[in-house]
Amino acid sequence: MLKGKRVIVTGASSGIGEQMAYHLAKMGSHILITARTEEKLKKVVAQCTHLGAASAHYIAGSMDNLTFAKQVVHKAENLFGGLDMLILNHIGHTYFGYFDGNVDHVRDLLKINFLSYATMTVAALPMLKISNGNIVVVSSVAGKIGLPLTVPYSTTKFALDGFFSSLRMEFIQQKTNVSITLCIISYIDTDSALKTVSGVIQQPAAPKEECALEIIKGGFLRKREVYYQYHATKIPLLLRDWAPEILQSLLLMNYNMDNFQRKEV
Ligand SMILES: NC(=O)C1=CN([C@@H]2O[C@H](COP(=O)(O)OP(=O)(O)OC[C@H]3O[C@@H](n4cnc5c(N)ncnc54)[C@H](OP(=O)(O)O)[C@@H]3O)[C@@H](O)[C@H]2O)C=CC1
Ligand SMILES: C[C@H](CCC(=O)NCC(=O)O)[C@H]1CC[C@H]2[C@@H]3C(=O)C[C@@H]4C[C@H](O)CC[C@]4(C)[C@H]3CC[C@]12C
Repeated sequence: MLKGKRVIVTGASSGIGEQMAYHLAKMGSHILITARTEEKLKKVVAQCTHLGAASAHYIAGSMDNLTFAKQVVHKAENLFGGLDMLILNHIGHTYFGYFDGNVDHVRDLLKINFLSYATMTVAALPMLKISNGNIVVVSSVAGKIGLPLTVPYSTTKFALDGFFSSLRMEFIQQKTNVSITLCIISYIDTDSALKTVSGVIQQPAAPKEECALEIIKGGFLRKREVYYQYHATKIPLLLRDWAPEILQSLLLMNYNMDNFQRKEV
């Protein structure tokens, strides 16, 4: 479905982003991936080429630098002459633990997890308007429902909902034919998530390969929101506004605090 399409995937050196790059490669897309670790990006690009990407490139850098965020989009413009899909997926390092009062960390994480998303969107919009393209934003259940142990992270994911849901409405009013897909994702079996929460979170982790494909499909089909896995995201969301106390109790039962130790993610 994305043969020949020109796609940027951020946070693609590992986890869900890496799997999205492989799916896109198998579909025959032109891919530009980014993250900080050049060695990992080189390996992902080599694998994408092997899997059949129309072309595969990388640019290494950190999204705490908003100039770099713009450079990624300009690199895609230079390489491909346009852009069809912008997949915003990276997250900066944080901790899985009780809020420690460090508001500076919240601000720094907002820059990586939110402001760089807004910056890349603004830079890519002229190209996406020409291609009637797609913006895909990877969020979390923690970006729709307040969960314990992820205060800074959750803050940044809620900000994405505010920005992109509002922008989507403006696109409709302005007849801007660029879709915005917000992806509400539950617990996925990426190395970083398993290392961080296993033992504490009771529910099983869903497969990253399938998650990655659902995100791409949702973006291509111009869905407003993607829910993966459906039962672990949509049902809590239905309860959120109608039975918040029941939801709260159900969610807290999911946490085994006997095994809890603060971890850096
Ligand atoms: N796994 C899960 O359970 C869930 C994940 N999600 C969402 O899915 C997305 C992917 O998560 P997941 O695959 O688990 O995460 P990973 O930790 O596997 O991947 C994160 C990616 O972001 C990159 N990254 C980290 N810091 C920076 C930075 N400062 N600048 C640029 N890139 C950076 C990493 O590469 P490098 O270190 O080389 O920079 C890596 O490529 C995220 O948006 C997350 O919120 C949502 C719900 C659940
Ligand atoms: C355990 C959370 C989901 C709880 C839930 O709503 N269950 C519904 C049900 O059982 O019906 C996980 C949802 C989101 C996860 C977090 C996340 O968004 C990614 C983080 C990034 C990093 O890779 C480490 C792990 C995360 C903090 C991760 C932890 C588990 C969730 C909170």
